[in-house]
Amino acid sequence: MNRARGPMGFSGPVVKAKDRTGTIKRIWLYMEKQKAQLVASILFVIISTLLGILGPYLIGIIMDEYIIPRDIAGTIRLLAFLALVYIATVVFTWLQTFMMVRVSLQTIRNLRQDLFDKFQTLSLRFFDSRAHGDLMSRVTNDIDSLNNALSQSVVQIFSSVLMVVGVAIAMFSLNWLLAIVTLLVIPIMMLASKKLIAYSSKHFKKRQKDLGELNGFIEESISGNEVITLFGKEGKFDREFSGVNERLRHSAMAADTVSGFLGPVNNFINNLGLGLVILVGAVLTVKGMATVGIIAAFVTYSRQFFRPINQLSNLFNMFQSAIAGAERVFEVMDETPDMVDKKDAVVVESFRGDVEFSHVHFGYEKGKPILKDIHFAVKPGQKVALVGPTGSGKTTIINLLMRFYDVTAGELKVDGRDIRDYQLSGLRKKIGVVLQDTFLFSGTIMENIRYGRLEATDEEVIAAAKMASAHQYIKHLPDGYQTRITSGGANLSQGQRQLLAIARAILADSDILILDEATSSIDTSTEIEIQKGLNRLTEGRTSFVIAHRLKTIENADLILVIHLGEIIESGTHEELLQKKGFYFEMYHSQFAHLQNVSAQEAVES
Ligand SMILES: Nc1ncnc2c1ncn2[C@@H]1O[C@H](COP(=O)(O)OP(=O)(O)OP(=O)(O)O)[C@@H](O)[C@H]1O
Repeated sequence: MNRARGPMGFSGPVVKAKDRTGTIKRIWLYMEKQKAQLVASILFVIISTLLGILGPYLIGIIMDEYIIPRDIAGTIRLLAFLALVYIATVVFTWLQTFMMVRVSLQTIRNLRQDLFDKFQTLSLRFFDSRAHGDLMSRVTNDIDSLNNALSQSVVQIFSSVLMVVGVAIAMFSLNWLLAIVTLLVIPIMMLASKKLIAYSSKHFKKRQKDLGELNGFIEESISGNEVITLFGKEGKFDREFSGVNERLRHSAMAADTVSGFLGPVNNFINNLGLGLVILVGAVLTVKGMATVGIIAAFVTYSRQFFRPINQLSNLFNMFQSAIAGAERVFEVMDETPDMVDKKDAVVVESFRGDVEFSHVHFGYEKGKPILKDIHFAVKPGQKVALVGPTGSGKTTIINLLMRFYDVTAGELKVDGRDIRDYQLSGLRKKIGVVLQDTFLFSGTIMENIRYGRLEATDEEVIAAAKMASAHQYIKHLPDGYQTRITSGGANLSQGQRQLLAIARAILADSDILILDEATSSIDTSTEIEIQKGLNRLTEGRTSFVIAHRLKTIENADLILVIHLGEIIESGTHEELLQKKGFYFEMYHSQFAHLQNVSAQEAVES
């Protein structure tokens, strides 16, 4: 049993590795779908192999029966026929390759699609525990190496076996003694290959693993580029990268050195075999037990015989690395999504907007509770504000409501039902989110707003932008709604991005809304616009606001003060001020800060 390691030593769930046969069987399940093309390809392989065997046979006949008796016309006739045979071999070999590349590319397309679909079903918990570059490497490198193996190896392995059997039959029918001499070399060759393959396999695994790590590192340093530059950590990153890079060089070198050794060793044995055949052939001819034609045929046959055997070991080598890759792909495919719809999951039409957290406990990791006994209820249309120091658990509460994670204990109900009873996709569709740093996809502004509801018309998109107060600035962009967004929205300001997110949410027309208020300072006029947009958006809908500036939530129906994962105070703004507790302190410290800022501004002006 060939047990694969956990992915790069990351602390994800340890997945049982597939054994080699199991992995091959699963690849076969994918290839099976292209049965007709596979059969055609096999047919072409058989034809081209048979033609390949016929060639040397003809050479022997031409020698013994036409060249030696000096039958020139007959020689020319047969040589022309031989040429035809070789041309046909080329055509059928090409056909077989063409067919197999088609089968392979289709197989790989399906596999890649399944893997990507799988990614969509996996929860944030899964992605939390894996380096993204490692996952990307599974969709790209691992699948690529499988593609190489399938498009080349499968047919070649088949044709090699066929060639070996066919040539053996031809050799025995020509001269059994010479055939036995030729075959004697095989065991030595097999043994050498087997040893080298066993040795190379572990190097290939290591190379694949190091490549995944390198990708993970590159991914992280590109997405974290801003922070790296900001803290002047280029040098540190560079040093770490050169370590990872060097490890990959080392393991790739080891893998390639070992695999590069296979060819020359086999060639050497091959030539040794050839010399032996010629030597024995010459002795037999002198004794009248063979002919020159037979030796000529055998020289070609022995090459044709050894080449596939040589190839077989190389092909298996390639397979080693492909299977190691495929194993890593299937490993992801076998992840059981920890969030699956129940069999009788309730289809969500719309929500009234009743939300109830009933003694909810939650932790991202076992034994590390984050939320403790969260208990509150919200009526339809109410606005709830979550406030509290950083890291207190506000976002975590929202993550549970979006069902990115499931509660550890307690219950979370929407419209009186446990949210685990609803169809996940429907649930998320009916909950809209406006984050302070919205992810924008590459595409136009129009497309990005339409992401809220794909079937919306241009007019509806523009109407939503108007409601969100985004229309004003979009209108003034050089290409208006057709302005392209570059790298996640870098060409827009944070305020502009948030206005787009509001427009998107208006278009989505969700029943429950989650708003993550911007922390960074946005100019006053944009902020007023955002506030206007948000007010229109939240009208009549249950909404949750993660608030950083308490000024903006004075009108909330319920304010929850979260501290260290617990609700320590709750009520309206007035009620909480009267309590003179945590909220009161927070409010006054922010208020004092604001007064200081405005006093300073007054002095400066
Ligand atoms: N994916 C995660 N895996 C493990 N721990 C996490 C994860 N996300 C958050 N935490 C931890 O959970 C705790 C609460 O985090 P949370 O993001 O809910 O805080 P928050 O109140 O929203 O903070 P902020 O105001 O800074 O956004 C923190 O201690 C944080 O370290």
